[in-house]
Amino acid sequence: MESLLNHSYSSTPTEITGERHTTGIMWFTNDLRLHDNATLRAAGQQCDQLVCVYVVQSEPSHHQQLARQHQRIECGLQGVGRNRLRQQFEQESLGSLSHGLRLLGQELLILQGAPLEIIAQCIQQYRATAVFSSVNAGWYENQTLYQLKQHYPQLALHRYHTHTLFEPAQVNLERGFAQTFSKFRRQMESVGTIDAKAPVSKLPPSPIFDQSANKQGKNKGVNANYVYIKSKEDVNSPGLYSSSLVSSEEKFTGGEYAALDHISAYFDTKKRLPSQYKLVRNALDGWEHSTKLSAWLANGCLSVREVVKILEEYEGICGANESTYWIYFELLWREYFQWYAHYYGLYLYRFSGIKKKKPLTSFYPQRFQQWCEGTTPFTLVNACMIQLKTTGYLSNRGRQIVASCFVNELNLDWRYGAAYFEKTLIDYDVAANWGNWQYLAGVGADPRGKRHFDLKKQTQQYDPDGIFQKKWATNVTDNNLILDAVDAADWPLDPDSNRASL
Ligand SMILES: Cc1cc2nc3c(=O)[nH]c(=O)nc-3n(C[C@H](O)[C@H](O)[C@H](O)COP(=O)(O)OP(=O)(O)OC[C@H]3O[C@@H](n4cnc5c(N)ncnc54)[C@H](O)[C@@H]3O)c2cc1C
Repeated sequence: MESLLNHSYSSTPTEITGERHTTGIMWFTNDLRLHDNATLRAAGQQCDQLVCVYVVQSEPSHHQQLARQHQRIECGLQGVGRNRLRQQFEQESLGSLSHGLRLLGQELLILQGAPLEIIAQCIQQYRATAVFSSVNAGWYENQTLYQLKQHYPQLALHRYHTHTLFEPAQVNLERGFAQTFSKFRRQMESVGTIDAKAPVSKLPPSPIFDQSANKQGKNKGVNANYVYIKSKEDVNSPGLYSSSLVSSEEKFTGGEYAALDHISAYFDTKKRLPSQYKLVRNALDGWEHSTKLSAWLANGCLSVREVVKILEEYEGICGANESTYWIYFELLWREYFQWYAHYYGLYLYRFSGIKKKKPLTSFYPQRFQQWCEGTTPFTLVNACMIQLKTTGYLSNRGRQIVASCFVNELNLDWRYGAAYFEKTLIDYDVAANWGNWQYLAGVGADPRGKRHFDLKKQTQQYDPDGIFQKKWATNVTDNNLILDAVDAADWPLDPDSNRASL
């Protein structure tokens, strides 16, 4: 395990200094909020002028590009790096952030392109001497910052842990990382969490927009493919779910405002949903059966420290029980995978995982396509995959079921499943996604090795009356589809000709 230590936590340094800068850049990434945002607070305190920037990724992620190059997949991974629902959530989140910043006299520059080029361009154009950015567990995100530092050795990089409950000193990765979640949980339960901080209420002005020019639409934006969202109201979003299967209240609207609205609704002391969480959290469907906080947490519209603060306030009024504890327990799972990603670095994405043990799975384009489209021989899996495609969300139970089917029944290379989730989940989080997939595929942190969910038992337990399956997979019934289409001589057939023959 020694060699793994070389990457990992050293890739995410936190620099906290009190130095002043004439112009700094606040590069928003996974921290699209004003509340409990240590990075934005420091940027505001240390700069005379501040350029607030967000870079929209227009290209497929590195993982998806690789997956396509290697296997020439023309099915589930086609199109841009994130699907329409993810893009919409991101856009709503940016509209909300933009609105919040405007109230403080700031402006958000939203630029599209390669992050390294865009941030480098901003540094040059505004003669910035510092970049403020929250720590991200993703390998490529960190590489961008290191490359910037190489290009501009004088540049001050200020990074803060805004995505986690704990600080590096509390987790102390220098001493190693807990091999199992249980060990990590026991270790961290005795450590106090950091208090969530109040929203930023004051920021220095932006050098980009002077108010009069702004009114006439003459802003001096950087010379890049320029996307500017004016305010929350300007984002004309019809709501995330287009499906008639989902009621209008049950939707993930991006942004800090929506996140705070949702959390106060879930922790409403009259409804008492958190007090029943553990009893219902495994349900396959149902808006109120789990917290539904993941999309806001993943995009940083909501601080996990704020969630714990609200949870503790709720317990203070309604009393703590096993269910309220279990919400914290699940947040510790999230925490575990965040530090796991910091610690293991590139091994998060490797086929043989952190166990360095290659699974006996491979890649079968037709099976992969069937899984993505929800046309496998397994109705429960199909229902889950159609729900995912339609809404951008899948329950934790559903994710475990489809991931287990992916590696066990379909014998597919887990990384393609993770890449498809990356494209499709509106709550996509690099650490939670790749860490959970490794766990399910038997190359991650599961001390028991690979998990295999018995699909029949899962159906009996979680959808005995078939309500979930009828709702999401109406036209498909068990065993009316075959896995691999072959001709009489056992040659693989084109998936489309297979479907036509059904
Ligand atoms: C194969 C697979 C891939 C996944 N990919 C993601 C992902 O990209 N992003 C993501 O946020 N979660 C991921 N999860 C974890 C989990 O399924 C979701 O966090 C959860 O379903 C979100 O719904 P919720 O907010 O109602 O969760 P709740 O049950 O209400 O849990 C509360 C919070 O705890 C955290 N959490 C719960 N379970 C886990 C877990 N197993 N791992 C990490 N954090 C957890 C989430 O932040 C969640 O919002 C994945 C799980 C699996 C099995």
